[in-house]
Amino acid sequence: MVRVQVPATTANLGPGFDCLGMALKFYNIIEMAQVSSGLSIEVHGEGVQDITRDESNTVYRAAMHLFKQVGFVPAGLRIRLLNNIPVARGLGSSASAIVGGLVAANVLSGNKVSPRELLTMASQLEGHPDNVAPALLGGVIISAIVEGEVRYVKIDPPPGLKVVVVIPDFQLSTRAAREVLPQHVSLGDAVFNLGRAALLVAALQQGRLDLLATAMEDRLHQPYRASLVPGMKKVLAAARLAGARGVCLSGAGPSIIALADSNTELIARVMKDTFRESGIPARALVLEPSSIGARALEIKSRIS
Ligand SMILES: Nc1ncnc2c1ncn2[C@@H]1O[C@H](COP(=O)(O)OP(=O)(O)O)[C@@H](O)[C@H]1O
Ligand SMILES: N[C@@H](CCOP(=O)(O)O)C(=O)O
Repeated sequence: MVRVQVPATTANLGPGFDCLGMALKFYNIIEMAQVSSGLSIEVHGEGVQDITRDESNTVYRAAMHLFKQVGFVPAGLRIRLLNNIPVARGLGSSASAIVGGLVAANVLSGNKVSPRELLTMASQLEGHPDNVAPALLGGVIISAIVEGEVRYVKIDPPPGLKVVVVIPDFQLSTRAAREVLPQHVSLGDAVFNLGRAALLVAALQQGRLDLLATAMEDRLHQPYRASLVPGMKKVLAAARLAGARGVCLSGAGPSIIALADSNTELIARVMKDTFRESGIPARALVLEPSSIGARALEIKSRIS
């Protein structure tokens, strides 16, 4: 049996659409064992109502993808999912399922796939690398697809940086939140995001928290997604006023994050209250970046 711990992730960080993401100290656990026959999937915690327990399950599909690549045919599989990451809230639940499934399957089939190949496989299954890279490797990851492979650099966010995450009480699938995006953007908007994404990476590397307010601005996806997240603009503004260093939509939304080094409880309360004023109940978590990505623990025993 193998037990894999995978962190939640917050992608884009504002301007880094599909290329920036950060791992958070907030985890899902995926347990997988080879059994004599059949498939059984147990789901605990988040997603009990939503996550399928048959061959369409994302963890199972990722695992079978890897098994096929290495020519391993499991007799049967038992999967147990212990979920903390809320589903379809912009905190990388699908990335955690894909990475967890791949890493667990790799251990069960003799670790034939390198971390680099795992990353490319995960990115292909997810469709973009920004969540799966920090889910697998931890830290803040800058990634790009180059000739079908993921190239990346990992940086550690500044010490003491906190991530206030406010999670509205409704789901927004990444697919739906991508459908509202335009296929073409203006040169002006592209240049706006390029400058900010570059500033953001430098600011995180050099601990320049004073730059985050500007460096986390975006014109490529957030303006289009605002209509899907009632209160989004007000929550972003309220978090800034309460002392956040930088604010943005988390992934495709609907969660919103604020990066801060103080006043985190106040920022969380103000963001939640502002969502509530727009008719959206929300909960808040104050998290830290995780420098560690997916971790596997193999437990050698027979399961009947
Ligand atoms: N723990 C999990 N186990 C299996 N599948 C999961 C899990 N969490 C999420 N998923 C799958 O991912 C989908 C949500 O993905 P997505 O819309 O990208 O949202 P998110 O922003 O949370 O990644 C779910 O509908 C489900 O199919
Ligand atoms: N770059 C993607 C990130 C999606 O992240 P998720 O956590 O919402 O799955 C996007 O913005 O669509």
